[in-house]
Amino acid sequence: MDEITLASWEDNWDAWVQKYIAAGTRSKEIDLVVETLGPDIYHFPLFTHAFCQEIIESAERQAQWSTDRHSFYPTTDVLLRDLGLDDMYHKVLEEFCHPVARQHWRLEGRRWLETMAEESFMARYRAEDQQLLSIHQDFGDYTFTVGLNTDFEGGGTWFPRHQVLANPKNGYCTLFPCITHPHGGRPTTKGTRYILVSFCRRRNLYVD
Ligand SMILES: O=C(O)CCC(=O)C(=O)O
Ligand SMILES: [Fe+2]
Repeated sequence: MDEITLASWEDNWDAWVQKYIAAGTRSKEIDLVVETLGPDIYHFPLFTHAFCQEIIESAERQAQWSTDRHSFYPTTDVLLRDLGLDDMYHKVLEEFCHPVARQHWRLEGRRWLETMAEESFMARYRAEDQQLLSIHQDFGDYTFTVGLNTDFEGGGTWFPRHQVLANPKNGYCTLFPCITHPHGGRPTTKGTRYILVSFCRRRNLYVD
């Protein structure tokens, strides 16, 4: 059989999931794996070590890290689209992540089920360049962030209103709503911290 890679998800989805999606989440046992980190802040194991390692390698190999994609609170980042991994990531969000938001917040109807737009990217923090991200609001309905590594010091997603520090483990996906959950990236003081971020919003919300 051909080797399974991040990009080969369309060839054999079941084998791809077995290699890259964490146990429990893989079998869609939402109630078994989702933990509450704080008020409306949830996290669950999403990716295996292989996924985390391979996507970091892919970004470092191919990426042109940009520092000016957002005019306010820019991260040092690369769009998954520019890594050729946007469709794969959309499928992962649809299968394993949006269902968690839909279940916990009872999101029903066409707007929530059919019109979600996502902006997914990898962000990188290093003591010697972008070290932190100031407190801000994300532009969306809700956000998923995934910590990809743990070999750094400092870091984490800090929610000052709730006094919660998220993304302590790698491969874990954190979910939070946007308007009520201002947050920032705590300083990475040693090593490099990588995370995946997906801003999720209903498309054309105020258009019929
Ligand atoms: O560094 C983090 O954990 C947070 C990143 C973030 O808030 C963002 O990219 O909007
Ligand atoms: Fe953010």
